[in-house]
Amino acid sequence: LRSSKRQWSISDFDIGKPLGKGKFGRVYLAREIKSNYIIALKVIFKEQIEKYRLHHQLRREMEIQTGLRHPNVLRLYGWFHDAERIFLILEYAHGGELYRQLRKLGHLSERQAATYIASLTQALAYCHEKDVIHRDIKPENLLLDHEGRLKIADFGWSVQSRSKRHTMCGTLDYLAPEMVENKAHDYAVDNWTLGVLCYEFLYGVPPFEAESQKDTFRRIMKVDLSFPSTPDVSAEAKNLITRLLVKDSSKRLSLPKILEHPWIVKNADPMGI
Ligand SMILES: Clc1cnc2c(Nc3ccc(N4CCOCC4)cc3)nc(-c3cccnc3)cn12
Repeated sequence: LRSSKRQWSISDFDIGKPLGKGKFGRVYLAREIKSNYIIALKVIFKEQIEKYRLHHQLRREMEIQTGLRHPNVLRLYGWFHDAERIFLILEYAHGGELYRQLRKLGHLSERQAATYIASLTQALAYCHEKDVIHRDIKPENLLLDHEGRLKIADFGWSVQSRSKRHTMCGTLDYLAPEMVENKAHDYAVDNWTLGVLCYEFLYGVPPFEAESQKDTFRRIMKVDLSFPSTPDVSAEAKNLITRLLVKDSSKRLSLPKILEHPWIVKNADPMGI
């Protein structure tokens, strides 16, 4: 699907089944008719964008996403619009949502968790090089390709799938203390989030989960971190998590240091699968 500047329109595509829906619109499986290329078509309603005054954010996010080329970042090939909708032409992730796999398995093996964390770290290092931060990473924004390779699939318009519980929307679970406190955040928020995800991949629940958002807020601010006795997780994995979930953002393990961490070196599959 050459991402040349040609003008796409809805008549270029056969629309298939809906993959998920969210506040701003839906995602459909689709096929570009001339090339038979399978893509995901994200439909965003203009009146929703206007209502939430998100024009500039959507445009910025789309410009960013189009410029990103990395094996672990979902491609945005292009976009087009009609009177009431904006259409994003996205790479189709055949494996679906990582979230669904995590729920199905309960928790991941140390090898699988380390492989996903290494892929995420490489994708984030690439994004940071391109001055893109805070990719709002949470399991619902992580997809898998046909080989099971992780793809960060968010540009702030994450969608909730029909089948998935909506516990995720509006959750604080993945936000770093400086985010939760609404302070200026920098690149290091993503390092914190990697710690949260690593914990959730290994235990099946996020580290600061609580009954209410208020309690989650308190647990994040206190960095109230504890490791359950089951599943049995290696000391190296706990060491990495502990070195990421640090309140002082300047003291969190850097992305390059994560890739050199013994647990990652020992467990991550170099092919990212
Ligand atoms: Cl963007 C984008 C690119 N590819 C996808 C995709 N792909 C995808 C593939 C396979 C299955 N499976 C459904 C169960 O049986 C196995 C296959 C789901 C989604 N899903 C979403 C999405 C978005 C929101 C909610 N839920 C899914 C967004 N996507």
